[in-house]
Amino acid sequence: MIRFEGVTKRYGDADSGSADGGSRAGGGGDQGAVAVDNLTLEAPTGQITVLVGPSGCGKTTTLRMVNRMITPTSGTISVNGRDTASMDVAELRRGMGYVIQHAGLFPHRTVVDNVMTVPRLLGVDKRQARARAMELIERVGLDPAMARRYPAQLSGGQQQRVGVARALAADPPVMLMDEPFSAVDPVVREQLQNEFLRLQSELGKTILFVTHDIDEAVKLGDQVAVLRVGGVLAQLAPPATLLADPVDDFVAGFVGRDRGYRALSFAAAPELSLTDEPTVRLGATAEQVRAVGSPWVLAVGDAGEPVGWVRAAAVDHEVTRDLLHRGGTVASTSGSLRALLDAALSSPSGRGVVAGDDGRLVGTITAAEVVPAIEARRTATTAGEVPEGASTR
Ligand SMILES: Nc1ncnc2c1ncn2[C@@H]1O[C@H](COP(=O)(O)OP(=O)(O)OP(=O)(O)O)[C@@H](O)[C@H]1O
Repeated sequence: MIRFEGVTKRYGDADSGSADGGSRAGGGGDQGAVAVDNLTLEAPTGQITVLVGPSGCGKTTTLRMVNRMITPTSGTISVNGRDTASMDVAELRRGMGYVIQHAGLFPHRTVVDNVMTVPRLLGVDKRQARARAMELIERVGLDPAMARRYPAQLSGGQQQRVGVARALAADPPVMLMDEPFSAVDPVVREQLQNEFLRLQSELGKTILFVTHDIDEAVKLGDQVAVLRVGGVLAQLAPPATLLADPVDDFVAGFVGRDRGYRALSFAAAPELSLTDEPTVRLGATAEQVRAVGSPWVLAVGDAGEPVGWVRAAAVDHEVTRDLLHRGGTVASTSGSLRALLDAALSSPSGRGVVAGDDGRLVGTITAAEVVPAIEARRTATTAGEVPEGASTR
């Protein structure tokens, strides 16, 4: 567990101890400005704690005080009960992986050499360090063939994966991550986030994660700390609580307008009775499609997996992939209420497709059938019957 106890950072102090000196925007000019104000916070072991807030609210400063790149003006930060101020800095940092935006890779070292850096510094034998590095490269979802490339020969998303692999190489119990996925496009960012969650479910690190993106915070965090400018903690809560019950106007404004809808992500889909949906296989004839007797017909693949809706009137000969309607989402029986509603709303037939965990079609559901479940949940939540923060992640 990482614990901040009354931690304040005021830049411009004689002992500011900032590793990056005054190089940041406003550095040197902000004499005496409070960047973090009396912060008390616990980041539990094995969980992801996200620090989120507007630009300049002290997120990076908070993170860098943990590995002592920045020295707090007052207060204490402890890791598993040990005051970090009394620890040897090298020892402290050995236990902490650090990932930053743009990955911060060494440009003249290959990918595998980048990942091996810390274990080699720690004296791990070269062959062993290389084997471990290759394992991590695969684990973060990179093709092993990329190990011999240089960072400049990788995409931004691939570089970020290398950055994560490098931070994990010494198997540190703690990971400090400063906007690690911000520099890539939204599609790649989502892939990185999903891989990161998968990795964390295997590794169970204690993670402090900085982002300015509330959607990322809510998706990744077991708990989310919202900071306001001046480095004051506005609210610390699990994502579902943050969305359902922001403490004040600042947090409400920061988490955004569609929070009621987004909160449904954290509500597990209840067991609703689904409608049996008649289907056709890819390759079915126009007659078979019309025999279903519905303007929109659901097509399935060989394993019974839904592949898309087809407009019956558009099938002249047979159902081919290019006739399938794009854009409908598929909900999972073990997914969230939001996914169910979204499947219904995005379906051209108005019938949301629901598949089991094995990917096979289970049935369909309309938005009108999902809404009572949402209503029931709201009533139960108001009555205090649903545990807050129930997550379907
Ligand atoms: N070295 C420095 N010297 C003086 N002031 C600094 C220094 N570094 C940061 N600050 C100031 O401290 C405040 C908090 O900065 P910090 O970088 O921690 O915020 P942040 O929330 O990470 O911002 P962003 O999201 O824009 O990266 C800001 O007002 C910033 O200008």
